[in-house]
Amino acid sequence: MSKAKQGGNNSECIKVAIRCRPMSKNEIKDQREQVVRMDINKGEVIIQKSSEEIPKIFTFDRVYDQYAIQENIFNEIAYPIIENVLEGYNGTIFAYGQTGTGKTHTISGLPKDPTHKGIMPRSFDTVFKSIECDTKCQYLVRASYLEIYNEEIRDLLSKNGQNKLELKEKDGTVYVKDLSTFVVKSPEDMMEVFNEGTVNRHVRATNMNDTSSRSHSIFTVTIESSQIGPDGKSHIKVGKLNIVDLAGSERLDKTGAQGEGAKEGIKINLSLSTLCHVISSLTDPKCTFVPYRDSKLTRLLQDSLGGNTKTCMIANIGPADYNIDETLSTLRYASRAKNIQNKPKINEDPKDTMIREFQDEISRLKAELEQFSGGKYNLNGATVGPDGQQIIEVEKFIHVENKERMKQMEESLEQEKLNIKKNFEKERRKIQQQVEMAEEEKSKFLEELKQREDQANKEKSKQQKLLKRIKNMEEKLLHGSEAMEKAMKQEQDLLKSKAELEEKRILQVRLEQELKSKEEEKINLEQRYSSQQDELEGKKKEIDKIWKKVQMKKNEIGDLQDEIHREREDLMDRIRELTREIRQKHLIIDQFIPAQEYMRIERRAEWAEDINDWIIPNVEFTGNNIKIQKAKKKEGNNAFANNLFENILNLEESEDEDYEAAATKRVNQAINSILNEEEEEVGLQFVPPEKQSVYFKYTDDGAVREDPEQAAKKEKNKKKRLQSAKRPLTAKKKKADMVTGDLISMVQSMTSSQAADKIIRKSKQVIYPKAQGLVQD
Ligand SMILES: Nc1ncnc2c1ncn2[C@@H]1O[C@H](COP(=O)(O)OP(=O)(O)OP(=O)(O)O)[C@@H](O)[C@H]1O
Repeated sequence: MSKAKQGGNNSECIKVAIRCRPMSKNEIKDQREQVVRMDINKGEVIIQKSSEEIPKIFTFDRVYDQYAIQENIFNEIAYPIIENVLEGYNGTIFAYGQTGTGKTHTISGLPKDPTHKGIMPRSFDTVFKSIECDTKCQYLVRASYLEIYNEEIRDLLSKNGQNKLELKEKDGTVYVKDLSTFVVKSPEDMMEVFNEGTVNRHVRATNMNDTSSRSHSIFTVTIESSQIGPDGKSHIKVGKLNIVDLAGSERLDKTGAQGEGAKEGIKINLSLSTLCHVISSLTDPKCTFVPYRDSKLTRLLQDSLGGNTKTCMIANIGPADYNIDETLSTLRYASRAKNIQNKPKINEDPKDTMIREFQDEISRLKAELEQFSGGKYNLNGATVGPDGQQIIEVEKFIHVENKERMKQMEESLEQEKLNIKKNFEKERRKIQQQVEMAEEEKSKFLEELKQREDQANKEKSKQQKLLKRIKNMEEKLLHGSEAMEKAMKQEQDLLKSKAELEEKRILQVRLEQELKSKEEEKINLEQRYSSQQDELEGKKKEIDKIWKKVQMKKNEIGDLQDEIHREREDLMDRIRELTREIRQKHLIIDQFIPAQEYMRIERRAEWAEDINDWIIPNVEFTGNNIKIQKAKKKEGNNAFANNLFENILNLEESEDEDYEAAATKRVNQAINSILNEEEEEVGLQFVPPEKQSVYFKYTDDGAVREDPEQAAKKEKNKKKRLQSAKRPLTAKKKKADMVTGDLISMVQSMTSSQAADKIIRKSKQVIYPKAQGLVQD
């Protein structure tokens, strides 16, 4: 992938702000030193361990110390981006930093507390307030919420949140297939969506944070707006706001994470290090490749980093000395991120917008309603001029007029329904009163009358339903009201001018400081030394200055070396983990997959770029799958799966046998017997089963005998087992998990996908609990 081009007219740098949280209770209790200082006016973060040490200074667009309030952070950082999103730009706000430094506090805060609510709830309020004061446009707002947990994308708003979703690419844009989105009409709606998703997010207590986010979350608000242009046509703009709360980078020794927690930590660090590589590549002029594809997070943030989005990064840090390495690392990456150039652009009249679909559907429903009522109900807002031409009215009038007209129509339809009832009642009575009419004829007329009445009622109900649908859809399309417009406009202008004023003030302070230091330099240069002694003093001062710089650079080099060392350690951990995984997979392949089948699978496997994984194309049409399916149809057979599992269910742990060997033996026997049955029945061509087992061998006379090597191994295992009289339950559980896990992989690779699904389902319902049960016993 080529690197985003830098420079150009409409390109702009990512805005970077730093926020340092206050000392935590534990840090105060442990009497930790505060090593972070901030100069808010200069936008500087100063890190100094002791007064003897040369301070490390970093400069950013904005810096916020422990006293910063949520409202100011929102107004200065997030508000400008939301304004842009309403104009049709894409915007991203993301929080980055070490675990426990306040990312979630900054992004969500305490949503119900007016002082402590974070960027997210404030953004919801602002979006709808802005819409309320815009009478020119019609808006449709929707929200989605996902998390990336252990490198898998999960929909936080879906009932099947456990389902992994896939990343896809269309017209150069990366999106998540099948992600749920909800149309929302108010900040309360949006908050409900957010709360629902947050409950589903992975959170865990660690030594560093009681509520540590174990996943990266992305909340996306899509705002589609439609406005009638001077050409009389409606023009659509689509802005997308991504609010990203990243999981924090962590050192496993500090978080004390173990088991699942440690695994999560490794994955979190891995995707964050890919994010850092992307940042480094984008800001290194020599680098021509950006590794977006190395993690799901960077693929999803591709447009926000070096793409067409207005992006703001908030880097969170802690103030205490024992986190200094992590703080410096965060500051370094944040400092690099300042140089990433994006090229934001307004998304005008894109294809496939939901607002266009809504508008078209409403028009269609209205036309249908009109047809029904024979032109009596015209809701399209179009009136016929004297020359017979249609005059299109401005949208806001249509809306107001429509609302009133809809209300009238609802009332009139209700009235008409009552009238129908009355009229038919009258007719019915008339028929019944006719004495000269025969009973048979009367009931025929009454039946006809009933049918007519039903028909008329049906039509009215259909019209009412259509009206209800139109009303429902129109309610989702949001408009501003003129009464709100003025008041809101003033409030917005005030906020804007406040933000601009603050920006100008900071700029002025920075320029003044720059000027001062330039003047000092100039004076120094112009200084005429009156004597040799003065010259000596001057030169000494200069040397001191240069020496300080040299020391700073030296320190910097030392820090960088430490960081590289840490990164290398992390990578080594990752390599070790991958090696373990690969070895386990090889073990399964060697033991359960016949060599020929393995080669065949390898030949057929293709790398799928879009899902970043290997696939077997058209696996459902492979020879054996079709044969198996045919055989199953013939037998209506669950027997294949059942038989296999009944055999495996008989697994029992005996005291004098190696558990794993016994399990594997039973699995192999079960599989072999089933495969042999299948082979006879449908002529399957499997490689002889001796290749599938390391414990058993086929002898010349065709009998299955135990392999002497394996018998010796078994004996050794038995001794080991006797030595450790009581094996810990967890070890047994792991083995049970392994056997069921291996079985699933094996079955998947040997049978049709439907058969595999069935077997896996069965394994989850029956075998797994049984295996766990064995362990508990
Ligand atoms: N600026 C702040 N003012 C007051 N309390 C804060 C601030 N920042 C963070 N905290 C508190 O510190 C704790 C950790 O914060 P938070 O959960 O937001 O960290 P995080 O960076 O999201 O951590 P993780 O990466 O583990 O999810 C919380 O109890 C939070 O309330």
